[in-house]
Amino acid sequence: MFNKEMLRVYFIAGTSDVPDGQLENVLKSALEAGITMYQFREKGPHALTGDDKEALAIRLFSLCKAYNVPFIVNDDVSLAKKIDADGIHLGQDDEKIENIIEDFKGKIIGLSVGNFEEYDQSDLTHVDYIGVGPVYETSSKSDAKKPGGIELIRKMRLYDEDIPIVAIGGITSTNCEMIIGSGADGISTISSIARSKNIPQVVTDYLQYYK
Ligand SMILES: Cc1ncc(COP(=O)(O)OP(=O)(O)O)c(N)n1
Ligand SMILES: Cc1ncsc1CCOP(=O)(O)O
Ligand SMILES: [Mg+2]
Repeated sequence: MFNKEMLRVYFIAGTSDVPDGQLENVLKSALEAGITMYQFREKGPHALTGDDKEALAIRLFSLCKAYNVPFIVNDDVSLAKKIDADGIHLGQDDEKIENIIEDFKGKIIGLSVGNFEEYDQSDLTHVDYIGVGPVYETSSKSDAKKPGGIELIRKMRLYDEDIPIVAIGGITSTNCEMIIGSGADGISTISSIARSKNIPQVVTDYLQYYK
């Protein structure tokens, strides 16, 4: 089911990342423009919980289905299972991959890897891709670690020549070319799309680097 082209323009967003009440509109516009994967990351001051979160996830999932774009749930293993999402993204401090693989057979599994120590201590057997970052400073994650810069991507690609890598953190359509040139298979972004006044343009700008 997974292929690394899905990582090309990987949009991540939840309620708190977009202007008030705009998440469905923003996602629709991003899908229309050609994003290749979406992650539902419901965190921060306006985050929904419980039934409201589930109802929103179901609406966003059906939007993604209409565009044939994989819908990935961030952190929330039980929600991903309940709605039969296309996959789950977990970080180093989240549920361990070994505990979820049984329930996510045939699904997409992503893992965050921020440095080589984390890479070394991760069992990547069942992991489809790694999210590597933050590459640059980000205002979208309050507990983000120190940015590793473009060197983090370049060295991670040399460290593992095969694993699909999606870069994350402070990515824009201006620095994307360098990131892809350093060996990432794609970029993941919150603010450059979620806060854009011209989503079609931003997504088109990203996609041009893969031609
Ligand atoms: C594609 C991608 N890469 C990295 C992350 C970060 O995951 P994590 O470190 O678990 O932090 P939170 O996003 O859960 O705050 C990601 N979400 N997606
Ligand atoms: C979730 C996450 N993990 C590392 S940086 C980050 C936030 C990325 O957001 P932005 O694309 O706005 O910098
Ligand atoms: Mg997490």
